[in-house]
Amino acid sequence: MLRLTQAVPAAIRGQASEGVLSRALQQTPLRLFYYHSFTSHITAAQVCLSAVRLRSTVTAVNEDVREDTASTDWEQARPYSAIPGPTPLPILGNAHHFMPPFGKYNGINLADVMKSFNVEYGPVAKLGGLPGRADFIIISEPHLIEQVLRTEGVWPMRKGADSLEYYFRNIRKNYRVSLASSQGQEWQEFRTAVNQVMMKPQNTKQYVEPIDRVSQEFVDRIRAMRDGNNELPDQFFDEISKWALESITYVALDTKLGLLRGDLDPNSESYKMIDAVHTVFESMYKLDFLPSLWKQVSTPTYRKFIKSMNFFTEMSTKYVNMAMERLQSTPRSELEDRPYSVLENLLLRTEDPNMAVAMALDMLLAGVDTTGTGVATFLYQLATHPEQQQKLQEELDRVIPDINKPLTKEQLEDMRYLRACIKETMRTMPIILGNARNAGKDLVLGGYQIPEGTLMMMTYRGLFDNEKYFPRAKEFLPERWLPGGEALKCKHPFAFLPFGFGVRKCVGKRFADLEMETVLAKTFRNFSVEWNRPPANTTFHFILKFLDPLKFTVKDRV
Ligand code: HEM
Repeated sequence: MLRLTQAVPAAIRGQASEGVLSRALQQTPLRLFYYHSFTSHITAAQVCLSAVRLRSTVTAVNEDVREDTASTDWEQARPYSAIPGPTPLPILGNAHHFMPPFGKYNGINLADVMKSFNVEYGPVAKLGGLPGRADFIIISEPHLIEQVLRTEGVWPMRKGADSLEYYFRNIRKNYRVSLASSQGQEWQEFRTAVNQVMMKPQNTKQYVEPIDRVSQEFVDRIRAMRDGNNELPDQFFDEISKWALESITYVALDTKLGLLRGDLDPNSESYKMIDAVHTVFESMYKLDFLPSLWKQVSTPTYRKFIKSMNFFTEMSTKYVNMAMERLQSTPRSELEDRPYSVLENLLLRTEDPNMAVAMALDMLLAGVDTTGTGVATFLYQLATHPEQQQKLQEELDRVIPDINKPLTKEQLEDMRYLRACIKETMRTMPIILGNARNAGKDLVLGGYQIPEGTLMMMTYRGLFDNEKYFPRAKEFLPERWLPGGEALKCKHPFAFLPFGFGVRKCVGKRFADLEMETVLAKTFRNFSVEWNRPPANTTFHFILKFLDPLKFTVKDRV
């Protein structure tokens, strides 16, 4: 249930129903009515309640008109069963397509599977008949993606990560289901609390200095790791992952793991965390996308997944408890002198350590391979586009006259070309394939009936290199994201949504931006980066993966 302080802002955003507001008012303890801050909330709540009632009446009239049109569309649309896709065999369903040695999609990268569905079956295609798995409807046109996202309702549903949800609901029953895997009102309560902590610019600001420190360690590590030809070692991606994990652990758990120290013991707890991040991601791809019997029998991948999740949960609980103890033992006067960290803010706001643990797990799972791969793709794109690299360095030389000083927020804000390069990298080498939603209501999509709750994968794979949406699509042109680049700009707002859309969009975007901008600015201010090898091969599981070692040649600039 929403508290009054959460229900009022939600009502102002049009996301709290009359029932939610009334319940929040009724549940507010009588004693709070006498506090000044609460009196204003209560007055606001009563005003909102009247507005919500009025809005419901107007909406009901409009809905009646819309319902009539919608039901005609629905009746005229082709049935769900007619959506094209591979025809399932009896018993085997469509699983054989993914099986070695002859399965059509065996070993194929997920991006190509999505694209081939688009080419073979059209912009609305069905992949059904996978054992133990609901159908996926694969959608690949921006106007259809827009339709899905604009009808997602106040509690957008994104199911599909069954393994994660299963873990929280069955293995860790005494913990909360994490933000990314919760739905409905449970999701909204969690998200409202987290938004107030993670989406506020002043809460990110305090991390500029520590994130700069971690990024400096990364730059020092690059300098120390190069061989005599200035080439980085085969395991360079591990170092990027360490940077990503070190940064996000500082935000999620108020902890420095010291991962970028050259002498780190490979058997240490910190080292094992990197392994666990990769294992969870890889297992989720196998458990939640590929055909798997984990819901019927305990498969080796399932066991690996559970082991890594247990390790994460234990680590997160340990650090959250330490933060609780620190908060309790620090004198109030001292606490008032400094801003609260993200973790402290979550603990103080929710008074629920389980919520802080669940959020920390989400941040570790969603915030390592994403930013890490984002940095790797950026290094690769700039290394293979020397003209753009030079332009970036001109900006960095102007904004950062002294490389020995920590970066400031003002300097970061001044790096417009850097941000344009990040966006262009995300377009030309997207790290995720798209997004997912369960239909918020019965929909007619591309002429087909899609019943409420159906899982839809919105894939961007065929959009980013499509001239229809991006002029000169095959070229790497950061200018398209800058004033003056109008002729090159994206032609449809739903063709490029790397952080998602609406109230359920990525909650870590501010931190992802801060981390990536800082480390990339420092790296390219210090070094010129070259790629002197054949084009690197990549594949897609849930996320882009480099198949070749990231052997960049890195030369000092200063
Ligand atoms: C380059 C980096 C990143 C990219 C491209 C990215 C992208 C996304 C996308 C596309 C979504 C789904 C949004 C939607 O459904 O509309 C998402 C959700 C999410 N992201 Fe990120 N993300 C990144 C980094 C991060 C970081 C650093 C964190 C943690 C601090 C994070 C935490 C989350 C969480 C918790 C959700 C689930 C939100 C919810 O369900 O309410 N992400 N992200």
